[in-house]
Amino acid sequence: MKYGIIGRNGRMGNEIYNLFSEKGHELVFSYDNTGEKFLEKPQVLIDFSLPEAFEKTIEYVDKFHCSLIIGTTGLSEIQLKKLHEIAQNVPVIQSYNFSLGIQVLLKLVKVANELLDDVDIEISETHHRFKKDKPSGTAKMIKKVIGKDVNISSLRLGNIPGDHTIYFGNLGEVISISHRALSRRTFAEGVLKSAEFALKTVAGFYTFQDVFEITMKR
Ligand SMILES: NC(=O)C1=CN([C@@H]2O[C@H](COP(=O)(O)OP(=O)(O)OC[C@H]3O[C@@H](n4cnc5c(N)ncnc54)[C@H](OP(=O)(O)O)[C@@H]3O)[C@@H](O)[C@H]2O)C=CC1
Ligand SMILES: O=C(O)C1=N[C@H](C(=O)O)C[C@H](O)C1
Repeated sequence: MKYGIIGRNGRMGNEIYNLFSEKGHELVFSYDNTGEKFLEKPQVLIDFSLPEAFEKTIEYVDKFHCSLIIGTTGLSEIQLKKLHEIAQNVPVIQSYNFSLGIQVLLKLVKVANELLDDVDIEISETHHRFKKDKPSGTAKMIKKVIGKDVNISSLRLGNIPGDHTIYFGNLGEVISISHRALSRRTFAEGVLKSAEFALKTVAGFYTFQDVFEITMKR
């Protein structure tokens, strides 16, 4: 496929570029703080940058009339609403976590939350020192699944790609459900699955959960 990246030189931009190159896909467009590099119109645009770049991303999706895969965290309600608007014209796949394991974790959390009464629930997330937003988008996603006003603790340590743990504790026992990304490649693999999905689907708003349910689950 011919694809573009917003945030090409970032940690995720690099990881995505490396994986997509290995699979024979062609980077034809990029945009970051150094400006734009245009070779050809992309079929899919991938945004892993910061919310500050969002307006440009929307402009490019309009201009190229291409699919959008967006993993940037910390988006505002207005920005999320805008994604639903453009999804009327093109496929948009948005998620705060593109790893397969987090999809499984969300299901486990839902079960624990439904089965356990009278428990204290805490979410903990740990990320590398360079991460700009706090709490992580994934922690917010987990909180939404729990549907209660749960506390989130955030640690910023060294070079950790992304750890999330949810604790369910009562007076007799504690259950903890954890996910650890061992490298950013796991996110890039989810992005590739999403880009392949985007090429085959119709306009609409999708999450990585939709991609997981439709294409990956046995
Ligand atoms: N959904 C998921 O699965 C995951 C999401 N993320 C999210 O992805 C995003 C990027 O993470 P990461 O790669 O670690 O971050 P980096 O800081 O390494 O990279 C950010 C990239 O965005 C570019 N950028 C920043 N601001 C602007 C702007 N105003 N206009 C244009 N380009 C801009 C930077 O350009 P330049 O290099 O020129 O400064 C850089 O290329 C974050 O929001 C993070 O939370 C991360 C991992 C997984
Ligand atoms: O910034 C990161 O690195 C990550 N961000 C995402 C988030 O905020 O949840 C996903 C992942 O944990 C890595």
